[in-house]
Amino acid sequence: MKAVNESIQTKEPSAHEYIKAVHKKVRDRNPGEPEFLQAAWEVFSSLQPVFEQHPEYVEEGILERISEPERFIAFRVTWEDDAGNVHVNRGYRVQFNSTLGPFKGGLRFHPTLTGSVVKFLGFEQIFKNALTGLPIGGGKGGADFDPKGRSDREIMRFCQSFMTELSRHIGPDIDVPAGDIGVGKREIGYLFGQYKRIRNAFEAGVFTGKNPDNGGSLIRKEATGYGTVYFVEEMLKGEGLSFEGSRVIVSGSGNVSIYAMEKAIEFGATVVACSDSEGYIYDPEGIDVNTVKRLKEVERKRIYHYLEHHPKARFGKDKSDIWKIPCDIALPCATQNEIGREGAEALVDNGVKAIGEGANMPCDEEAVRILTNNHVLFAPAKAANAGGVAVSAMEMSQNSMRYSWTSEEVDEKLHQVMKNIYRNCIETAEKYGAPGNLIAGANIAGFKKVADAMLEHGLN
Ligand SMILES: NC(=O)C1=CN([C@@H]2O[C@H](COP(=O)(O)OP(=O)(O)OC[C@H]3O[C@@H](n4cnc5c(N)ncnc54)[C@H](O)[C@@H]3O)[C@@H](O)[C@H]2O)C=CC1
Ligand SMILES: O=C(O)CCC(=O)C(=O)O
Repeated sequence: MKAVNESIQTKEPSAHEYIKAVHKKVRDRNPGEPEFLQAAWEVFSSLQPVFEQHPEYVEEGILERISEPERFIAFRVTWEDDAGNVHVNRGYRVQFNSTLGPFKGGLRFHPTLTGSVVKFLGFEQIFKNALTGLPIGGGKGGADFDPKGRSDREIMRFCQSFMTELSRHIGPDIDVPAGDIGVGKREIGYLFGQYKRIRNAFEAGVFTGKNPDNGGSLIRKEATGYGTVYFVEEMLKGEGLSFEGSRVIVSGSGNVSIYAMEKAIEFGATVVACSDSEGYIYDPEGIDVNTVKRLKEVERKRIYHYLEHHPKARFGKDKSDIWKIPCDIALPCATQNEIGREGAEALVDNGVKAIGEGANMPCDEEAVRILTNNHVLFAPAKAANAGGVAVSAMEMSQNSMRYSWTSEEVDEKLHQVMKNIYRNCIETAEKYGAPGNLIAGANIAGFKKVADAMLEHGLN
């Protein structure tokens, strides 16, 4: 096995040594980026059997190339609030890998967004998008803008300023953004409107997650949450279990959480708790998802207002205490690293049987170790939450055809994609010596699909 890069060209490094050497280079090149390094190691640590069987990946420097973005854009976003004050935020777009298709991935508006977070999300997106089997590369972006408490006009002005720069870098065959935390159909409408104005062209395919009345796909809003439940249902079936009759906890109460709750309830589960960034609610009779939908999607209120409609429910201020509530299935659907050691131990002590990651990287490294060492079934994010981007790719197809599929058609395709991803992960894990390990299966299957296409494209 011969590594191309001089700095790691030892005599004949083992696959393990090779991976460690590349990871060291990635660490040295990206100091102060803990989230990106965490996501990179999570993938790298699954790949030893792949490099043992495919020395050509080493020779062609695939691992080094895949962990360096093709392009990383950071830019100033200046905007004015309703009182006439000037604000400056930082916008980002990481165009990580376009081997399989145009860069594709959401935009996040959140005050904690950094270059490291954007890169971790963009890196994950490469492999997730590959797992969908659809022709999309990996990207991600956003801004450290806090939309909380801002008026519609302020949101509009921010989106217009953000898009004035971003529009130079995107296009239906170049890079196709969508939503993520803090970016829903309102923001996408403003962003798309500004893009159309700047380009003087109605390029519907430049964005996904649009309002269905305005070129969006039916079921895109529901797709990530529904898809997570479809994937977890497959995983449970493999062990003779199901959602039917189970107690479920879903963190968050945004786009992914709401539709994960809705589908879990439809599959016969009782969802007993959900949360937002200010606390969690526990309703032993089962969360009424329609109340959550109204509070969050229409009234834009905090989750504790749920108690005004359901007085038997309880509110807890510490959102991480949600993991201390006994449940059979936990679906972390809020944000990265929301389950650490304490949360994982509480879940295990209370007999949790399965975890489905609806959010990106919601379990930190220690939590994953604790859960998997205790034989908890584990559906990793890049497989379990791929339904959203899969329906985004279907939105791109519908926009190209200037046609719309019905909700039933899209939902059926989504369900099939999630079943295919599960089967691919299980078969790949088996083939590479890690039977039943969906983390290894997802990492290897996603990586191999991109690596094989990179070999065909030559060095670039
Ligand atoms: N929207 C999509 O299609 C996809 C989203 N994701 C991931 O899913 C996660 C959630 O995204 P969305 O639902 O789109 O965002 P959203 O903005 O609609 O909702 C996020 C929710 O999480 C809550 N939250 C934030 N931090 C929290 C914390 N520490 N504890 C509890 N709640 C917290 C917020 O209050 C909000 O209710 C993110 O990790 C995102 O990257 C993954 C795949 C696709
Ligand atoms: O639909 C998309 O393009 C992006 C979805 C996304 O951001 C994600 O999968 O994390």
